[in-house]
Amino acid sequence: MVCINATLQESTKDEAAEWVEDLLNVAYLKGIKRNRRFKVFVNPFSGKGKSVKLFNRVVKPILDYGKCTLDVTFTTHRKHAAEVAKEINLDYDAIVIISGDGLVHEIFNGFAEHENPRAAFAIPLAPVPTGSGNGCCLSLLGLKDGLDPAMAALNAIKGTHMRSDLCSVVQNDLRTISCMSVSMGLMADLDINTENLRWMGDTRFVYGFLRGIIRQRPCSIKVSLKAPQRDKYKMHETYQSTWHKQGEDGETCWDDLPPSEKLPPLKYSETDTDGWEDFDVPTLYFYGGLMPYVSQDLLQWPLGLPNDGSIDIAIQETVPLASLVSQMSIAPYGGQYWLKTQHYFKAAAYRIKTSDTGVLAIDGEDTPWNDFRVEVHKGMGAFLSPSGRYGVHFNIPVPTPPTK
Ligand SMILES: Nc1ncnc2c1ncn2[C@@H]1O[C@H](COP(=O)(O)OP(=O)(O)OP(=O)(O)O)[C@@H](O)[C@H]1O
Repeated sequence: MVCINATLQESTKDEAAEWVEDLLNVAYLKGIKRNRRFKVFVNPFSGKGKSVKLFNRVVKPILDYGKCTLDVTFTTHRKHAAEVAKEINLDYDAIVIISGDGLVHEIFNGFAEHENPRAAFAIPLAPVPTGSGNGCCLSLLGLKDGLDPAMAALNAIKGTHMRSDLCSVVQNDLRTISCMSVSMGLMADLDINTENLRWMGDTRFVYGFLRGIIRQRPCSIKVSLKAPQRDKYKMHETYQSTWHKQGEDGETCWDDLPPSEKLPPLKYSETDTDGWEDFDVPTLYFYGGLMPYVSQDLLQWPLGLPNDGSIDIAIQETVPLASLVSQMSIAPYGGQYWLKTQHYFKAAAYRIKTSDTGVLAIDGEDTPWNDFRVEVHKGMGAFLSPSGRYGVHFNIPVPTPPTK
């Protein structure tokens, strides 16, 4: 940060004001509203418990320099942010979240119960990384800046409104909004069953992964996908040709929604068969997601785009231990995408039937191990992002396609 102090003479005041205005025009992208009005949530429990300190020392001073107005809530219990989001004043320019991904999930679910969900979901979220995984921040800001609270605060001040897909997860008639991921098997276990190791930060996930691959518990599920894309080469080609267009305001699920419908209606039932395909392999984990990153160690959905109207799904087959260990070095760059034993799909919806017992997490939140279905809602939510797109461009070289 650069701070310039100068003494002005009365005769040069207008010139100085013009200079400041020119400078601000360079600093802010065209059309960006300055001096934003923020609702701010700080979760003292997130990550290693340093969010209050980071808010006071790093984030607040930057937002104050940006002459923003803040209305701050320090969360005192689980679902506190959802309770506030349910009644949120629609005048805020954005919601700044000093926490991990859990509060982002809560706020979207609070919006779903708002009396005007369409307007609530149009308010963009600007997460600041003080959680454990911080997948949202990493996806928005990229690997270099994604864990830097100062860069996230700048994004709140100057970021661009970017529509983003959300999902409905339906389990026993309960509808939950998901903004990031649905995980089952190893990847859910390493998140949920390492809660007691919060002091380790995101290293707890590495520990959980190693523990999980040694145990190699199979994930007993049956997966059905709605009209899935599954050719990795074709999907990669489409990704490369559309990457630069991501985030552009296109159609959203709200566009044709009559006012009588508060939320986008669900298109698929439990019994639909038209265009549904079963996928059956011995599974170590199932991971459906909307954003590219889970944590700095895992770019799980490298082809993830903010509003392409599809869910990215990775299914890892059970494989020998050594092969899983070697995945760890390529996972931060999404290299596992090209592995034969990691199946990758893009689909508008999927259904899971469970058997035995296991661990299921929705956006990292522990959820009962039961059958459920998921469908995507194009552009339902919004985030702020520095360039109006995700901060990652997947660029692991394409291997030579197999000859037939
Ligand atoms: N004051 C509080 N005390 C206890 N739990 C809280 C409090 N405020 C919020 N929570 C809960 O804290 C949980 C964890 O928050 P969050 O997910 O943001 O952090 P994290 O798990 O460290 O990060 P990440 O999700 O990025 O891995 C959420 O489920 C949220 O409901």
